Parts: sequence; structure tokens; C-alpha cells
Amino acid sequence: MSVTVRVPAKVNVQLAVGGARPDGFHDLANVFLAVGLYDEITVTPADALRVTCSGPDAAQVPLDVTNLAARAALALAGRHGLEPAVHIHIAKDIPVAGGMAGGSADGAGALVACDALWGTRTSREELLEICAELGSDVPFSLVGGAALGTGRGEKLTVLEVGGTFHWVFAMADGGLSTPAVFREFDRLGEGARIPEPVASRDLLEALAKGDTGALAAAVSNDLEPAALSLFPELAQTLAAGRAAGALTALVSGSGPTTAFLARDASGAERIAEALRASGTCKSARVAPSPAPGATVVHPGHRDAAGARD
Ligand SMILES: C[C@@](CO)(OP(=O)(O)O)[C@H](O)COP(=O)(O)OP(=O)(O)OC[C@H]1O[C@@H](n2ccc(N)nc2=O)[C@H](O)[C@@H]1O
Ligand SMILES: Nc1ncnc2c1ncn2[C@@H]1O[C@H](COP(=O)(O)OP(=O)(O)O)[C@@H](O)[C@H]1O
Repeated sequence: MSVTVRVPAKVNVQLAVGGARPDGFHDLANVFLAVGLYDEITVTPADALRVTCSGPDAAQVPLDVTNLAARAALALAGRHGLEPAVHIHIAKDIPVAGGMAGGSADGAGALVACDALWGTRTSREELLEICAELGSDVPFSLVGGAALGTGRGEKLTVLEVGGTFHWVFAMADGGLSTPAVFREFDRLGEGARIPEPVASRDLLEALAKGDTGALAAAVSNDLEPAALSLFPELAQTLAAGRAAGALTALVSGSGPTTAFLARDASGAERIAEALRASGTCKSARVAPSPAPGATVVHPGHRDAAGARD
């Protein structure tokens, strides 16, 4: 028997970045919004831990113990004194190394799936603690919806969202390494005073009201200059989306995926079509937001004792 969990990608509608901390991380005011592009993680009992991956970007996904899904299974098994004897399959639809938290989604998904498969009944609090150990973005992948992440992004406050926002994502030819983008942020800001990161009131209000125009006016990403410095071609993609009628255009997190906010679903389709025709990106996809966090979609068979076989 197996368990399948569906986990969304994210866009950062605000990413305010503070100065580098002594531990190498940066304090953030990170406003996450989960979007309707999903990876599906299926776990099945096996002789030993094994990871497989399918999807257009599968070749770029590590299948060893550095894979965040494998690390999640090892962490949960370790806490319960279990053997991590499980086959993890990742059906990957979230772009890899694109600033959309695909690896984090797989970590959160594998954690929830293994917890269900092994009947370990881990509390939400402990799941979030394991997520934070796996990576700064992983707790949000578990929670979904919208949330403000402080600290290095792992301390979450759930946010209210009063409507649906329609996005277009342009996938770039190539990836960007998150640590490299933060290093470039530090280099570009050398000598300057970096203010404390604070969430924008206008942005939180726009989310709560479901006001697309106000959200478009309030989005910001402090990592964008660093991503553009390392991947200058993204400026053309941003310009092509704006010219096609996007209310706003920004780099998603550390990039290189770019995100465009449309007035409605049909506007999003038109912008996606224009981006594909522009030749400035590899592909373009539409996705609504918010989207739910890690959700079991195929629970497998639970026997009377509560364990899954
Ligand atoms: C930038 C963001 C925005 O949501 O995501 P992506 O756009 O890459 O998906 C996140 O902060 C990425 O989170 P995540 O990808 O989980 O990063 P981690 O594994 O925790 O850290 C990877 C590396 O990124 C840098 N890092 C990450 C988070 C943070 N607050 N400060 C940092 O300086 C550090 O160099 C760290 O070693
Ligand atoms: N399950 C996974 N899926 C994708 N990448 C993974 C995974 N586990 C580890 N990685 C590593 O994490 C890096 C960042 O990938 P990803 O999480 O997709 O992007 P981002 O951090 O930009 O959101 C990849 O280059 C890859 O080496």
C-alpha cells in the first residue's frame, strides 16, 4: 500500500532581506503565497530507502540522501527509531532550482506521507520543527495558503487571503543557486546600511481584501537585483510580461522563475501566451493562488491497528 501527498509551489509576494547573520543566514520578512502548481510524493514500503523522480525536470533532481524528501524520511524514522525502508517517488511539476520551493515541497510532502504510512501520528508542532531543520522554506510548504515567515523564514504566522489571485510563471532556461543569490545580495549591499526587514502593511491588507490591484502595487523582492545581476536575461522576460498586460512582474524568490500578476484568469492565459511567443523564457504556466498546503490525496489502506500496509 502507498500514500500520496500533493504539495504546492510558492511565490514570495514580499521578500524583505536583512543583513547577513553570524550563522550565514539572513533575517527575512518573507510573505509566502502558495500557488496551484504541485509536486506529488508517493511513499511505498520497500527493502531500503530509494528515491525516484518523474517529470520534465527529473534529470536535475538528486536521488541520493541529499534529496529533501529522503532527508525528511530519515529525520522522521530517526525520531521514532524506525528503519526508513521506503520507496519515495516524486512526480515533479514544480520547476527545479526556480525559486518556487520545489525541493521544500518534496521534503514537506515526504514527511506527511511517511507519517501517514508508518502511523507515527506526529503532532503538527513536531512536523513543523522537523520541516524547519530541513530548510527555511519547508515549514511553509507544509502549511500552504499564505503566511509571513520571519527569522530565516521558518517562523510562520498564517495570513488571511480574501480572494483568488491569478498568476503566470515564466520558467527560465537554467537555474539559480539560492546561496549564490544571497551572496550576490551581500556583495551588492556592501558598505550600505541594510534596514531590518518588515512586512508591508499595504501588502498584508491587499491579501486580506483579495485586492489584485493593491497587491500588484505592494509586491517587492529584495533579492531581485541580485538575481538579475547573476541572470541578466530575466530583465527581458519581465519586460515582455509587463508589455503583455501584467499588473506587476517580479522574480520569484531567488529566481530565475519570473512571476506576473494578472487581473483575472483569462488575462493570465493571454499573458502566458504572449510570454511563450516572446522567446524570452523556456515555458510559461498559469496558476491560481492561494493553494492548500501538503495534503494526502491517496491514503492507502489503514488496517484496524492503525498502521498502513
Ligand atoms: C530565497 C527563498 C525565499 O523563500 O527561497 P527560494 O526562492 O530559493 O525558493 C528562501 O529564503 C530560501 O529558503 P531555502 O531554499 O529553504 O533555503 P535553506 O535551505 O534554508 O538555505 C540555503 C542557503 O540559502 C541562504 N539563506 C537561506 C535563507 C535565509 N533566510 N537566509 C539565507 O542566507 C543561506 O546561504 C543558506 O545556506
Ligand atoms: N526533491 C528535490 N527536488 C528538487 N531539488 C532538490 C530536491 N532535493 C534537493 N534538491 C536540490 O535543491 C536545489 C534547489 O532546488 P529547488 O528546491 O527546486 O529550488 P529553489 O530552492 O530555487 O526553490 C536543486 O538544485 C537540487 O540540487
